[in-house]
Amino acid sequence: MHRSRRLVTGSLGFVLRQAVERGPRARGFCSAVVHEEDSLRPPVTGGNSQVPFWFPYHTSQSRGPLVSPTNGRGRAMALKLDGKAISQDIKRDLSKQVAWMKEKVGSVPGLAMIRVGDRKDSKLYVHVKQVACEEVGIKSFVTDLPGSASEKDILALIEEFNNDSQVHGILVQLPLPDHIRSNTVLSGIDLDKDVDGLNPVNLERLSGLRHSDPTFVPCTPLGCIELLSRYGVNMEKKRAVVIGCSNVVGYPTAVLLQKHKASVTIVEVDTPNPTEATRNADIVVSATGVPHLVRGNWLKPGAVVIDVGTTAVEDPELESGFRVIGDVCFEEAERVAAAITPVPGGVGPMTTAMLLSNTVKAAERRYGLTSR
Ligand SMILES: NC(=O)C1=CN([C@@H]2O[C@H](COP(=O)(O)OP(=O)(O)OC[C@H]3O[C@@H](n4cnc5c(N)ncnc54)[C@H](OP(=O)(O)O)[C@@H]3O)[C@@H](O)[C@H]2O)C=CC1
Ligand SMILES: Nc1nc(=O)c2c([nH]1)NC[C@@H]1CN(c3ccc(C(=O)N[C@@H](CCC(=O)O)C(=O)O)cc3)C=[N+]21
Repeated sequence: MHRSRRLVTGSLGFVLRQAVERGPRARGFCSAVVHEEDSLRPPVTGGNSQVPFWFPYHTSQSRGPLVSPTNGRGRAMALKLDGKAISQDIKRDLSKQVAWMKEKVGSVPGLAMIRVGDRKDSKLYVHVKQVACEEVGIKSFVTDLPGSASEKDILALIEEFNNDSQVHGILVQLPLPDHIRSNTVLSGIDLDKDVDGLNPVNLERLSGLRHSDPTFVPCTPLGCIELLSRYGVNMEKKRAVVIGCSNVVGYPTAVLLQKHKASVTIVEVDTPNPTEATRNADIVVSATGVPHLVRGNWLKPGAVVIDVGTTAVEDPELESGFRVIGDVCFEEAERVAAAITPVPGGVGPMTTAMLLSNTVKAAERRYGLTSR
């Protein structure tokens, strides 16, 4: 993916805005989430998908337009973008969709998750996903491999899931131990089951390096866009800055923002004078894992701030043994921004909701229940 990254960031670190033709919005029906009035209506089958892959699932359920990045002064206190509440709404819709599928084809979506080694945070995140699967009626299959597992071992397990008709989605929890090449492992996932969107072929498709759309878009970037859309944040002609450019989060988020016609700048570790970019941005997405990197004075008054960062720090008071801290200094930022995601309770739950949503979509495709 390094090639595509350079291609996108370009010499000035700008993502060039391409002329993206907007397709018609999904209204009334969407593959991943059933609206109230659609709950028992059979999904549209066959035909060409008219909805581009970068569109959020249910703009008709927007909580907005509540938020608009402004050039003026921010509110006294920023609005908290409540990813947790929105993820609950999405899960409620997904469970209806799953129930409908069960009635129609006698099967429910299945998600296989592979964990290698015994990182505490991975354990927690996989557990969170397992619980969420249960909530909506998705069957989950979790396999723990020892930290000493080889690439071959992991690939063999992936192949088993690729061939398992009960499994519609496969996720390999990252990071993997140092001796494992993530891309080699992720390449083994059947594209039709790549609900995490991290198979390098899907990332290349996302960046436009192949002549087809990705089968799935990575969950965290999708969750960020869904959150912005739900709050009625119009991205078109807005200046967006994405801090951090990993394959998993930063880079695909920049691509999606660009698809939504934002003018995107990527800030990386050695970008000179990052605040020059952030202070002019209407939308700031931070995904670095550097706690409290983004200070209040990095932001333009009225900006919308999406904090993806979740750094685990030990906290013996909590059952899990740690708590998570974001990239943004919330107390400062909330005095400047128009809206901001909290950590926890912002992007994290949206990531999980998008994983469930992609898994339902994978199963729907498998049974011919959707055109998306
Ligand atoms: N809430 C959620 O759902 C999710 C949260 N996360 C969290 O998001 C954060 C990022 O995750 P991920 O992308 O996987 O992490 P990576 O470590 O893979 O990538 C971090 C990126 O940030 C860049 N970076 C590091 N320091 C700085 C800096 N000071 N200024 C600008 N850029 C910097 C890195 O650049 P370089 O490569 O040059 O070092 C790299 O591009 C983590 O805290 C992770 O836990 C991740 C996934 C989901
Ligand atoms: N293949 C793969 N796909 C991923 O999507 C992936 C991954 N590997 N490895 C790790 C990162 C991290 N990640 C998070 C998901 C949910 C929360 C989340 O729900 N956080 C809660 C807090 C959780 C808690 O502390 O209880 C919140 O922010 O509110 C956080 C982080 C997904 N990732």
